[in-house]
Amino acid sequence: MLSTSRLSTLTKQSLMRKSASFVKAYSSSPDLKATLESVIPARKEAFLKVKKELSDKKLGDITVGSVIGGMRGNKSLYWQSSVLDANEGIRFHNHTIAETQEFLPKSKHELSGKDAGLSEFLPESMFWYLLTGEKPTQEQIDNFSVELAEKGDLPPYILQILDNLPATLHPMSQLSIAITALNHESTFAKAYQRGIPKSEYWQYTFDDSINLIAKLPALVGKIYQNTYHAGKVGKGEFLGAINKDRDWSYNMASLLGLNNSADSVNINGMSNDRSKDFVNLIRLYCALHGDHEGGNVSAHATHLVGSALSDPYLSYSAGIQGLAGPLHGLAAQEVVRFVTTMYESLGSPKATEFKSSKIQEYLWSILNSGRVIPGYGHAVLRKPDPRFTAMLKFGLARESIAEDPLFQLVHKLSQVAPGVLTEHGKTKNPFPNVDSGSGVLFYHYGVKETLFFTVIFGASRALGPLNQLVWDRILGLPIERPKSVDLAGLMA
Ligand SMILES: CC(=O)SCCNC(=O)CCNC(=O)[C@H](O)C(C)(C)COP(=O)(O)OP(=O)(O)OC[C@H]1O[C@@H](n2cnc3c(N)ncnc32)[C@H](O)[C@@H]1OP(=O)(O)O
Ligand SMILES: O=C([O-])CC(=O)C(=O)O
Repeated sequence: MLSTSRLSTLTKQSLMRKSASFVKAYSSSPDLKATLESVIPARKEAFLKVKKELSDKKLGDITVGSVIGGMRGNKSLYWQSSVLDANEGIRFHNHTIAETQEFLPKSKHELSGKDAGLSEFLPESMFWYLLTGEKPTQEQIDNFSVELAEKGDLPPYILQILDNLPATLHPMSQLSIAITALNHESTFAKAYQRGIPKSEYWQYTFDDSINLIAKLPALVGKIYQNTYHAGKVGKGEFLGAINKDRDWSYNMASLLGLNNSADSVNINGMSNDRSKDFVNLIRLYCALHGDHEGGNVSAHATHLVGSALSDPYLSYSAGIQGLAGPLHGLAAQEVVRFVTTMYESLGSPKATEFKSSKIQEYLWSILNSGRVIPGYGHAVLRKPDPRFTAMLKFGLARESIAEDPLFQLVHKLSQVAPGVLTEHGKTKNPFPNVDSGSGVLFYHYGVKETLFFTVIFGASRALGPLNQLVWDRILGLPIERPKSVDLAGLMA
């Protein structure tokens, strides 16, 4: 049960934080915009050289098969921050997941002591790195986390819009509506109307992108509260407050009401250790899911809409709408529904009693009914997704998760399903993708509302597409307009 005194203390703290002027840890190290500015000349020069000298070179042939087959294999998009290798998985500026986990800054609150070992790298570190290609210092990230927290509050009209949506509206639709409406804040849209030179576009695109990323924890928290916990706190209120001395993921956990601290209602009564682990799950999940080169639906949609000079809010809300499809980000929700239903249908056994033959039988029943196995297959990858492996490792490193039967079923499934899918013979990649293991981890920490999982994916995915959108404007990339072909054209 929530104590009223806890709630009123939280509300007071929230108000206090809003009115107090937070003392920034000022430093001599350049901030993100200055760092970006310093790397622009060299990268722009290299880009212009490629444009001038290599524009006529061929990168491959476009086949009829790819025109009618989802453009598979066409190298036709420019994306700077990450490249996906079919066998190895994603690399961020040529570094693997494990490498970035190692060198990107973590929370300043968990650099030493017993929490240090399990502390994960921060999504804001990943964004800095994606955007600049430079490894930020701890001090730069500490300051950047403060900047995001300071810009994190939602304007009253967004609260009003969200409060007026039916709680039955899918959380992803709520997120895309809120992000679209935030375009009311767009400095880019206003500057464009005023009339600015093209060389200045990126500055406003950058400012809007930072502002949008900063507001995502509050959007995620507000949608969670309105949709599932409306009775817990009053209309217009939150399940937690933004703490300006804490990182983006910590604040997201607080605003979800899932943090054992004075900053949050702690709706599930999590212990201190469990709550710290949950914050680390958000950090890992969001840093890992941020960027997956340019061709995935959410990244490509953001890039496409942005190419018409739609502002970052409009562009990313298009990305969110693509992420909400079951073949893309919504698979995170579908996997949990799938795994929980399978678990029940197997008779809710203990993990030691899982029988491969029963799991195989279940998988065949899905395949034979013409459905896909969610969380398996990929348009580019041909090996198990290293992001899935990293999430699995997170779970296996924590006793309470490692012993959770649903988590164990996900683990077991990753060993059994590839054989079944191979025998089925359709999918080009029978291995688990990123969505295979993430939802069940959130489920473990008490986020059991399956329709909600992709909203957290939506907060994370902002990092890659928005970083590229800033570069699209720096480099002056044109409106995207491929040529389409009709059947007669294909036959000819
Ligand atoms: C964050 C992400 O977006 S990760 C992906 C999340 N999506 C999922 O997990 C949903 C399940 N997976 C899929 O539907 C697919 O594997 C996709 C959408 C990810 C990739 O699609 P494609 O590139 O078209 O895959 P592929 O070329 O292997 O498809 C060939 C056939 O195998 C089928 N297939 C692919 N994956 C699966 C699967 N998991 N279960 C059953 N059948 C599958 C396809 O539906 C297709 O059938 P069809 O010929 O009857 O149309
Ligand atoms: O790359 C893709 O097409 C899908 C994917 O895994 C992602 O967007 O994270």
